[in-house]
Amino acid sequence: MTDKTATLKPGPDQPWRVGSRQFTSRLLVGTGRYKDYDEAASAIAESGTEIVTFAVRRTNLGQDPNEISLLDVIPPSRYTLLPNTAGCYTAKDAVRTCKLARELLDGHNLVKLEVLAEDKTLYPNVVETLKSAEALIKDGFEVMVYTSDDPLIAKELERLGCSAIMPLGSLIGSGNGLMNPYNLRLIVEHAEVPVLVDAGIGTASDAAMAMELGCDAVLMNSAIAHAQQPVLMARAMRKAVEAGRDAFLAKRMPRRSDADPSSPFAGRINA
Ligand SMILES: CC(=O)[C@@H](O)[C@H](O)COP(=O)(O)O
Repeated sequence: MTDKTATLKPGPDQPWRVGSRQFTSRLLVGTGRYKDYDEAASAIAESGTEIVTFAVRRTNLGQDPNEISLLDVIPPSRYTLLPNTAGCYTAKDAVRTCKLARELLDGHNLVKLEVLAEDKTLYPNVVETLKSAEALIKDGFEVMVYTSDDPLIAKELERLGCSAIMPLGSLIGSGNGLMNPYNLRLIVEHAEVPVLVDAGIGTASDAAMAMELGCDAVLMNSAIAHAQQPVLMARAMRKAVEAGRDAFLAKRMPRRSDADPSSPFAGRINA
């Protein structure tokens, strides 16, 4: 006898792609702000991530033999490294930083471009971001780009050839969640490359909401590193991203303004 319920069981989610690479986990994490490298390594492992980002300018990749190298903590054999340009305020600096990463990592060409406007908000400088994205793509980089939640800028970055668009949920390190879900949805609806919420995630429900909006993945650092129990929060984030993705694929019920009894009345026995 065939198991008829088998066809009703949800299959595994499809892998998603960034440029030439393919991934299963839809959670990307950073390495900053942890108590120490041990805590970072445990949280990162618990998150189930496949992609780990780090600030090239603040990380030892083996240049200083007296310090621990990130590569010993986050081995490239296990994780896809995503060098980022945190701390860069001009296109020139960002391009130079990506080239340095490529040199230190034996030709690795996947980068997270982040060109900031000023210190108080760490808001992206979109003019310098557009300029550096164009230069990096011409030079053979696959660029995942941190940007504002402006749908037109997102489309322009895609037109330039960025491999993934990463609008902010809210300010970096703020933990304020998704400040403009309507814009995020517009960006997702019009994009033909992956869209990831990057920055501002505060807790698991923020990550789930980003996935329910249809984002392909979420990138976060502070929400895990600044939690009282980072390893436990990393696990919560893994589950939230998976739950949000499943809910997006399952397609939520329509909202109604009136009530609708959840148990049908048909066949009710009147007393
Ligand atoms: C690690 C990294 O790339 C950050 O610049 C990123 O934007 C994450 O922001 P949160 O720390 O707010 O998650």
